[in-house]
Amino acid sequence: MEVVEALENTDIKDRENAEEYVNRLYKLVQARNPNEAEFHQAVKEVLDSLVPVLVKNPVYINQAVLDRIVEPERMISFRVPWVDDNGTIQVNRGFRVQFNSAIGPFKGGLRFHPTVNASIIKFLGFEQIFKNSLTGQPIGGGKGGSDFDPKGKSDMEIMRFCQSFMTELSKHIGPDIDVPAGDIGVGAREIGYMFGQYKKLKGAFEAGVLTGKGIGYGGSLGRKEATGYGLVYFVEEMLQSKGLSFNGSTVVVSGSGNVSIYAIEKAMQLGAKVVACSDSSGYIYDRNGINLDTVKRLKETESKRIAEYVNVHPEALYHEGCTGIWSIPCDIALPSATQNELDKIAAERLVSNGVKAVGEGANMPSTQGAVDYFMEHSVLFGPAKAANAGGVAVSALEMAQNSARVAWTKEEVDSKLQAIMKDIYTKSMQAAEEYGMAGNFVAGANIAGFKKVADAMLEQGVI
Ligand SMILES: NC(=O)C1=CN([C@@H]2O[C@H](COP(=O)(O)OP(=O)(O)OC[C@H]3O[C@@H](n4cnc5c(N)ncnc54)[C@H](O)[C@@H]3O)[C@@H](O)[C@H]2O)C=CC1
Ligand SMILES: O=C(O)CCC(=O)C(=O)O
Repeated sequence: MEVVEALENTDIKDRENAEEYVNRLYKLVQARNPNEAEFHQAVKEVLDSLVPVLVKNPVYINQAVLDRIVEPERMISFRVPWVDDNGTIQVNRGFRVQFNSAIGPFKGGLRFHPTVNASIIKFLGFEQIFKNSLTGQPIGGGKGGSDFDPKGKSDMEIMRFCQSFMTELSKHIGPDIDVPAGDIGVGAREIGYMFGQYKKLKGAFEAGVLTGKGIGYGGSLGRKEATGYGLVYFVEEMLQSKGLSFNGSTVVVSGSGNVSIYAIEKAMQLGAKVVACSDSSGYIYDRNGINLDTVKRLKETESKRIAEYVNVHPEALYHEGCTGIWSIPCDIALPSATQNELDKIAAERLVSNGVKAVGEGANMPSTQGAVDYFMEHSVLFGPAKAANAGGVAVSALEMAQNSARVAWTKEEVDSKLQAIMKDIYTKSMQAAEEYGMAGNFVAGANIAGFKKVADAMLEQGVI
């Protein structure tokens, strides 16, 4: 009997077993998390790319590593009551998912946006596990946020909301437990209000409890720029492997928030012409290259719509709607706004216009159909987990500076960021090659990110 089993134990059989296991697990995730389409999408991509790893390492199946990794260690949801400027009581819902702490305290941003729900928070938290692992820094995966809409709120309303949000969240976080940061709708202002409230509640200055802080009270130089700069560093690595470069190329960047602005800045510094960016209402197209100072003033200082850009630069065009931006001819596309903003139709347009590289600044901005289409057409494709990991990587550097009570220069932080992005590129490339998928950075990033976490979980026993 043992001999027969051994004979049957061919590669094909192992692959079938692994595929069957992954399919069964995916169905379980769907059943356990009904109506959470974004979470299902993120899990499916990771599970599918791990099949060859499971074939080579059945211990991950035997020890139920994946069964454990798709289930958050903890997920909290809580009431956030606050009083608006008219004296009316408003109630929002807050979330924090503490997904995996195998390699360090939970780490990941907070998103304030009306679309936030359990599915969005879980997809983001799940991806954060692998992204954070790829950075090489000692950080686990987490994410949080609220369905609060900051748009149109006064500064005092934002402050009262942040204070109420932190009043509950403070019970669950700490420098060695869980370290939140910013994401959509959460920047230095919101982090400041939350840090102030945490400090008041704890009666202690625990600098490492949040990252993305103001420079004057424990923030790191270079954190604001890190996600966008890191994205460009990663894409430049991909381009150089094919003898290409940002220099002299035409670039389209969606969004005009934190990630987009600093991706545009670095792309321009490397000699690219960035011709378009957007917000949730529409996009601008400036064929001679957009003026970043105007975008920064409109978005960072005045919180205005991107549509106003054409009032300052009448030669530029403004179009309503978000998807049209992908019809603009470009060499490099950097989707940096939100999830599923770039679908297969958009991918077809980009490819027919000759796009050479796509780097995901946002989390999961490309639908699976779009990703498959880029791969089939040999477009260099940098997935979010690898390409936008520079932000959380510098957050980990902020934690390191806070622990050591030191402050590095902007140049020191930037050179560490460049080294980290190069390392992520190399790790992802090598993992893809090792498992027979050379050039597939989606699989490579998932595999390299997974293995470090999975091995730590094995070493720590069934917890
Ligand atoms: N801030 C960070 O360090 C990191 C952010 N990310 C991801 O990058 C993306 C952008 O985040 P941030 O720049 O921090 O947020 P942000 O709040 O600074 O900016 C978001 C931008 O996207 C625009 N936007 C929202 N929905 C849109 C749509 N449907 N079409 C076009 N534009 C739209 C908004 O108008 C805004 O300009 C998110 O997916 C976030 O999860 C990823 C890694 C780190
Ligand atoms: O810096 C952080 O911890 C947050 C980064 C983040 O949320 C992300 O990588 O998506």
